[in-house]
Amino acid sequence: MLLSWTSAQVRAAEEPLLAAGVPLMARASSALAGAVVRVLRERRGAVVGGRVVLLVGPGNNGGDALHAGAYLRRRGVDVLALALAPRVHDEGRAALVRAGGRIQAVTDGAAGAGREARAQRAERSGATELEAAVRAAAGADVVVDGILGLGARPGGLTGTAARLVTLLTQRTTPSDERGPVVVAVDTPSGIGVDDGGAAGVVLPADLTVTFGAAKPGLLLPPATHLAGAVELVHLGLDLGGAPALARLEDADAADLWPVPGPAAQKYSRGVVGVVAGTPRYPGAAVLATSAAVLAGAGMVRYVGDAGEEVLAHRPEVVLGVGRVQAWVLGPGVAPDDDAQRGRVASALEGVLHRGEPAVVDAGALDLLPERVPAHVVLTPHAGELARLLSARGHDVAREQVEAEPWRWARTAHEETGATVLLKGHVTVVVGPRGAAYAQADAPAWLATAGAGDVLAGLLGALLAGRADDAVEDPTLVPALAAAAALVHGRAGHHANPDGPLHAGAVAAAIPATLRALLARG
Ligand SMILES: NC(=O)C1=CN([C@@H]2O[C@H](COP(=O)(O)OP(=O)(O)OC[C@H]3O[C@@H](n4cnc5c(N)ncnc54)[C@H](O)[C@@H]3O)[C@@H](O)[C@H]2O)[C@@H](O)CC1
Ligand SMILES: [K+]
Repeated sequence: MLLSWTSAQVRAAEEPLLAAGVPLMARASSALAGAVVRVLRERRGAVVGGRVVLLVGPGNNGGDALHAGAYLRRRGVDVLALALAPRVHDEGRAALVRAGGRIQAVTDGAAGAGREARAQRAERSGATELEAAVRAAAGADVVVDGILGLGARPGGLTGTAARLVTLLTQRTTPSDERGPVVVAVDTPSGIGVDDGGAAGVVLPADLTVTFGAAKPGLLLPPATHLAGAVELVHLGLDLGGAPALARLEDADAADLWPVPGPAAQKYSRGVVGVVAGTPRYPGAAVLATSAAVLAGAGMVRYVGDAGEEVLAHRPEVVLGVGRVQAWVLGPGVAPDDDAQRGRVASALEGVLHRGEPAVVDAGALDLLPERVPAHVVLTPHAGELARLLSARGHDVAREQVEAEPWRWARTAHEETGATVLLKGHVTVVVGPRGAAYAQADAPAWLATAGAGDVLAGLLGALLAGRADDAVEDPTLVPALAAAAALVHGRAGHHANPDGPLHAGAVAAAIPATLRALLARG
């Protein structure tokens, strides 16, 4: 499991070590230099003679970059530090200069722009300086982004740094093999370290070398897409207390998945009740029931008018109401389908009285009671979450949910009591007692019609299989939801690696995906 801690938690954990004189910056910067050495070897087959440009900001993040630069210089690397702030880390600067590295202050003159001839001259020479800096960075083998780290204020980069990064990103495209490899120090500079925001311009990294612990912003969209691969350098911090946000890995999902013992029978393995689809739109009913069957439910009941179509695809399904361990409510249920909405509403009433876990998706979201227990899992996409919150008095649009998924998923959890699984390229799950997950398992091809119905069915099977545990320990529910998102994403990869997907193929890939996962786990 990949765990992340907020900047405040990391700083608090660093404090006692710094007070005891532990050389954290030396540890961080030598590990950073080691990562750059590996990149240089991969890229050019040799370290000596490699060209590295450091982008250096005003704080300790820049200090890390400068110290790493000194180490690289001693290994025969050509190191140029571009100081993007009036003052940079003194010791780091001195170390780099001692090692023979070059350091160059960059201004773009824009701040001094005025009517006076002197100011205009300054502006011209600043612009030339900035141009030269961008050329040097674009021509390097590796650019080390040490502008800002934990200390970044909200709002992103400003001033010279913002202008340099803008010009550099225009000059280099990520797919250009000849362009520099970008290594971010601790975090890509200017991201929302704790919330994953990317308010201003950010230099997209190929690799982020992060210190002490991963930060939530490295796991959350939109910033996660700018972090590249994340390498964690352990600094020996004691991070007691709960992590802010986690990401499950295969072994975690395998641990959470219910595996039948020799005494298992279909009822003990979990019965899933599915209220989904209509005769006019039977697809969602077929996909949700199929996914539940293929994910290993003991039995699947279908409730609704699309029974014939469901049976034609899935003869294993049983039609009609009966005792279930978990519900899947809402896929393909249209707003004008009174009959199906009535069945969703009565299932939800049962959920409140008897307490089975439930997945509340799509057409069932607007039927959600005021408050529900955490073993009810909402599975909206950003637009649906915005609608649900707007109906409860929050003025929020889809774009805002996409920009701050964790914040709005948390709000929805606080408003409803439900566990909230917010679908997206990165799926964010929020549950009780601060439990939160960000899963980035899905290929972009998985954004296809019906994929959500498959996820709902899959999660329904998982909740049915672990219904008693889920009711007893509500903090387990977000972990189960995250595990379902992981399996769903992996099934997308299995169904057609790197190619187009259709939801039926994703459902069909679930058994093999689970087999592989359980064999490894
Ligand atoms: N605290 C520690 O013991 C360690 C810190 N380390 C490094 O130190 C970093 C944190 O250092 P700092 O606390 O100095 O923070 P930063 O290096 O992120 O920079 C903070 C400085 O940037 C300025 N600033 C913030 N936002 C700005 C913006 N949008 N535009 C312009 N200037 C802005 C602030 O006024 C402050 O001077 C970590 O990310 C990590 O790289 C590592 O060396 C490991 C040990
Ligand atoms: K950085």
